[in-house]
Amino acid sequence: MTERRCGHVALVGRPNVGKSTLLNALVGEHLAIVTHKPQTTRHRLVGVLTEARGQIALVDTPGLHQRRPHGLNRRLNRTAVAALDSVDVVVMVIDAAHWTAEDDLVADRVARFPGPRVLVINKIDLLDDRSSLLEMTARLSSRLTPTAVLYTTASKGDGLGDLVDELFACLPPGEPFYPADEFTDRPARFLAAELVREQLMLQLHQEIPYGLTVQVERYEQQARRLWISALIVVAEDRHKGMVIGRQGQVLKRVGSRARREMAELLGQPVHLELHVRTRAGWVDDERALDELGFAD
Ligand SMILES: Nc1nc2c(ncn2[C@@H]2O[C@H](COP(=O)(O)OP(=O)(O)OP(=O)(O)O)[C@@H](O)[C@H]2O)c(=O)[nH]1
Repeated sequence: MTERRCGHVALVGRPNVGKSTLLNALVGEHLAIVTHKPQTTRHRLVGVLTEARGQIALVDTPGLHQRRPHGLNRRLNRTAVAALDSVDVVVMVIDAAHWTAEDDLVADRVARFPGPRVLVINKIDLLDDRSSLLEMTARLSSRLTPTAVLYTTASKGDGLGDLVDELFACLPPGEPFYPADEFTDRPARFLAAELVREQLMLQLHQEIPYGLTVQVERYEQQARRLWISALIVVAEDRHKGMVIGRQGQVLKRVGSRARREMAELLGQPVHLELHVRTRAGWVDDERALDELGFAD
């Protein structure tokens, strides 16, 4: 039998390039939450892909960004950079249609990574004219010296087979880190909280989603269903009403959609209760950040 290849692969990139979409498509599960809003991902999350030829542990990271340096944003950047210390391979993901100063920031970090570097040019479907890809590929190849450049449309699953082949080729021989039937390192209650946050981000506008976090307070396996109670924490009192909505409409919609997603992911019926509480200024309060699970 040929030797198995196993290891960790970090997906890095500025916010909104499609890292979480890529991770979900590769693993085949809705693990990482995806919205059209930048800075959706806040936590390091591992998605596991196991095949006969080995195991790829994909590490999704918050997008590296240059936004206002409050406590939460500083921690998001630190989490993204720290992920590079403990992986075998780095994949830099970019958006084929938009290059920004934040991509430069990421490229500088990736160029310093000592192991194999892979470049993924995502959102190929957004390009009318693909001739720009040649110039982009040449420029980034000399800057990052990647082992390969792959072109993907993660939202449609295009180009992923070649990416998986390349990742296996880059990984060292070894034994799997995770059991074959495990697809993430995160507990189900973390995934449940994230699914509530995903719906809140999709339903709410402007700045409110960035001041929100969700904690699961009760997670109980009952005979025929899971009983989950989650707390939505807002940073300002005036946001509470917006989260709840007129006659509770927003919260009801968030709850029923999140509940459906949870039932699908966790493979059983779910009873979901949601509560909203204000914790003023938590995004810039180091103690609150610790308590709310934003460890460095
Ligand atoms: N057109 C198109 N849209 C995509 C593609 N991949 C991802 N998207 C969309 O891009 C948006 C951002 O995707 P995410 O996967 O959340 O991006 P991310 O890089 O994880 O973002 P952060 O969490 O902000 O770091 C979502 O609306 C996705 O549906 C793609 O290949 N083509």
